[in-house]
Amino acid sequence: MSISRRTMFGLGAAGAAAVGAGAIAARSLLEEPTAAHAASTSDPFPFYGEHQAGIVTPAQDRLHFVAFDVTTSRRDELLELLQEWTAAAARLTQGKEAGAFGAVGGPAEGAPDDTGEALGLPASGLTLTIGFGASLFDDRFGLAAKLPAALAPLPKFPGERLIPEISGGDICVQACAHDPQVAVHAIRNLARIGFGRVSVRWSQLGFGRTSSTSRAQVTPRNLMGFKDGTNNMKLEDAALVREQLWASAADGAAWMAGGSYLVTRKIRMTIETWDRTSLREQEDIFGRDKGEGAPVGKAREFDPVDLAAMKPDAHVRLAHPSQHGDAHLLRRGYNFVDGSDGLGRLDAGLFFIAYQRDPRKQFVPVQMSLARTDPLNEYIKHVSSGLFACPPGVRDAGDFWGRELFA
Ligand SMILES: C=CC1=C(C)c2cc3[nH]c(cc4nc(cc5[nH]c(cc1n2)c(C)c5CCC(=O)O)C(CCC(=O)O)=C4C)c(C)c3C=C
Ligand SMILES: [Fe+2]
Repeated sequence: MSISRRTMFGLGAAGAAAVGAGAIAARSLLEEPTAAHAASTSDPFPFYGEHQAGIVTPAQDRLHFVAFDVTTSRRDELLELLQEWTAAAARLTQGKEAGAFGAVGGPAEGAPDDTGEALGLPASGLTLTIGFGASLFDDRFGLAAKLPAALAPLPKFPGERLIPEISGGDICVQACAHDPQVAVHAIRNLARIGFGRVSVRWSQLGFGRTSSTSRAQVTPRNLMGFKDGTNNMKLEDAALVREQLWASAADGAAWMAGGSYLVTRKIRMTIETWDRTSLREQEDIFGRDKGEGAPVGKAREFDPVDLAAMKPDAHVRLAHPSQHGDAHLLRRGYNFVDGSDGLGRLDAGLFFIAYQRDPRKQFVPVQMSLARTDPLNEYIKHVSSGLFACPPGVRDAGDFWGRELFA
């Protein structure tokens, strides 16, 4: 029997309690579907696997991203938290409640082990992806010797205006889902479980994926109105994914084999200025046309780019792998609108997310080139930055997030 939040709710509180925590806990979570593509936007993606879900997984439509500071300095408490989080994540991603009792199945005298706002909602393609920031490798937890060289601090890029309070963090969790309530519920419950051991440093909501990570997906549009993600690394690019996405033991940090490095950048857009810019200038800036998304001089979106045909400083030309020793990124960003700024402007932009094998060879050179010469800079400002080592996947119910790091 498979009990989702939906069917669990259907049983009612008494029925749920009757099924019992023990029975639910004993049931193997491996019974869940294992297809790489969920059949519908309600379905779950598998939690267990060689790599974490939420990286090559076809990008879902909604994001809740959170960065935590660890507030305990006890290694055993951190380890325990990672185990508790993994168990909750295995349940949540399969459309179950965070704990075995759930929002209404436990004793009335205690706080419920699920907050309840996702009762009745399906898994909605939820993925939860964890990453560890360089600050976790300081002297608190005895991890200094395990700091991967690829977690070296990003250089200062020209023009960036980073706000420390919404940058960095010891641990991040990326929640992606097709339903925002499901993504928010997952992060909220992880924060609840972490009480007394972690505190939320910053978080970001996103809507409208700005990349495709599978050829089966239609290319979405960013808030500047352009198709975004056309030339992204896609899960079908097996050789590229192997070479440029997943870290290997030979890279230096053995515990990261099968993992990937995550760069986040909150990029504010002055969209009111952009909206008064001519169509020709907008298209020149990106090097693609706005309607079809075709590269300059070509007719169709997926026609190969002709770099010589576009302006020397076109965004696509500056960022193209051929300009950076064939460096690719797996982009997975989201639009954001955080209300308005009190000056009559929307506080809007792109929450840029990119996974890669080594940011020093991939994100850094690309961003340095963009920061120096991209005319898009007139309309954007980087205000937050994060760099995290995302460990390999959780293999089975006996495994947990970060086991290799603490081994
Ligand atoms: C450092 C990496 C990048 C940042 C930061 C970045 C910001 C950014 N990009 C857009 C919109 C588009 N980007 C497009 C292509 C593209 N962008 C990057 C890298 C960064 N972009 C790469 C590697 C590429 C692919 C280049 C190629 O191989 O052709 C496009 C075109 C469509 C596409 O291929 O995705 C758009 C549009 C915005 C709005 C933005 C900051 C706000
Ligand atoms: Fe870009």
